[in-house]
Amino acid sequence: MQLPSEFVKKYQRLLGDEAPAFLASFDQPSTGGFRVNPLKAAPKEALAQATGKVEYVPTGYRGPVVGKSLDHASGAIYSQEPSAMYVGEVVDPQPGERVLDLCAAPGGKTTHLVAKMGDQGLLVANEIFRKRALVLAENLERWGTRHTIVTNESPAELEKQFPHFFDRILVDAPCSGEGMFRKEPAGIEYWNPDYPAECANRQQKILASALKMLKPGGILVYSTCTFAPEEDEQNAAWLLKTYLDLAMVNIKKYPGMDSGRPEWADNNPELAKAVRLFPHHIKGEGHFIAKFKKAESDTLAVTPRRRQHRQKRRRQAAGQLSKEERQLFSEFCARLLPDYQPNHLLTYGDQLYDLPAGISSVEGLTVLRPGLHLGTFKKRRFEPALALALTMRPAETKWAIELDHDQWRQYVHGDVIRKGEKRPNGWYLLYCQNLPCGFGKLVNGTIKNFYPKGLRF
Ligand SMILES: C[S@@+](CC[C@H](N)C(=O)[O-])C[C@H]1O[C@@H](n2cnc3c(N)ncnc32)[C@H](O)[C@@H]1O
Repeated sequence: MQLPSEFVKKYQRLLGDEAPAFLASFDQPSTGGFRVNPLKAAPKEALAQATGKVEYVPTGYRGPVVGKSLDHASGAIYSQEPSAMYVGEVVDPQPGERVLDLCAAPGGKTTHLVAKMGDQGLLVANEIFRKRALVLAENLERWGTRHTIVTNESPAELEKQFPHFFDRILVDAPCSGEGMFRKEPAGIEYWNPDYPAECANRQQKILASALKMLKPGGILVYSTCTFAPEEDEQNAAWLLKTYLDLAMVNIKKYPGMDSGRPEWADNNPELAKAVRLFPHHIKGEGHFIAKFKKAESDTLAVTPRRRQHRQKRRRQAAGQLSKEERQLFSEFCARLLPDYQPNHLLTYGDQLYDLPAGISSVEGLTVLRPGLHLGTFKKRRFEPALALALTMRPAETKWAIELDHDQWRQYVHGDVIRKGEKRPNGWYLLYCQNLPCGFGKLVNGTIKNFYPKGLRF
């Protein structure tokens, strides 16, 4: 791989004897992998093709991912390279906590956090760029989560809404991406000797916003996919110097993982508590992770603040359900989901959502997914959403129909399925190999297809 000569010189200077092995690693193939979704049935096909386990991630495997497969389309796996998987393990969110993933798209780390939280508590997944936020929302829908909201805000806007609110915050920062050069060589074109310092500056602004949203006693994890000390150790050192209520938390180093390098910043020995993943030491791409704890204090408010002023951008207001809508949704639940306990039902136009517990309103935020999308109200009927189906377990409802693999292919292709089912007409959860696939409407033995047109393949 052709690396910029300034880049080569910089790492020869920083790494000394290790530099040849480091530089040679750029000519090795990148490492693929996937995480298994513990909230769903086991992905048989993906596991059959796995080439090994990722030693430091209980749900992590090495091996290929087929995009248009049942396992991928039903959210039973998420494609992620092994080093990136360690970030979610270090964040270690607990069920019931309030967690923010501030730079979340496309959602690799967010799906990991959902899984570790057992989809309990509140997870806010934010992405500043709308197009990327849409991809994030789609990936989360496939993963199947009831307790996540997706926002499309800048960190500076978000901080106004959530002062001292979150138990844990992940800042998986936009960075110079040096650790991804061999996976995405196009990234090399952006690199110049000043680029890491520019990124570091932007990261400081994001981190400053994150800290305003972190509760006393809360955990901040800062991660990058670059080797650049300006962004990695030097920003960790900047955090320690600027925020005296922050302390570094030691991150466990598995074989092949390196400690942070104090000598690449201000020689503060605490920086060794961070972890570096170098591709010449570990089977994965380049990553840096640092973990901080904010000092305890009981003087700060921990409820989200409502906006005082009108928003400049137009945002659709959430509404309450009409009597008829409430009735339609109750009828749907009574049949298909008798145990479903909605937390806070909201409508956006004709769309119905369930806002997770832990947040009373999303007023004032640009929200792409205000919780679980339950469905759409049409003329005197309720049409359930794919997102709801993808959170369900087939055993959760007696109104479920099993598809074989060929029928699943017909379903994701958008075809009607003629199964000759003798059961009563109405909505059914469709599943294949115990994985939820979507909803279908049985009409006289034929299953009408409601798989969204934009997702068919
Ligand atoms: C490293 S990527 C996040 C990857 C993601 N966490 C995952 O695991 O899939 C960094 C993200 O930060 C976003 N970003 C870029 N500039 C930003 C800014 N000024 N503030 C916040 N986020 C920003 C990018 O759009 C990008 O999605």
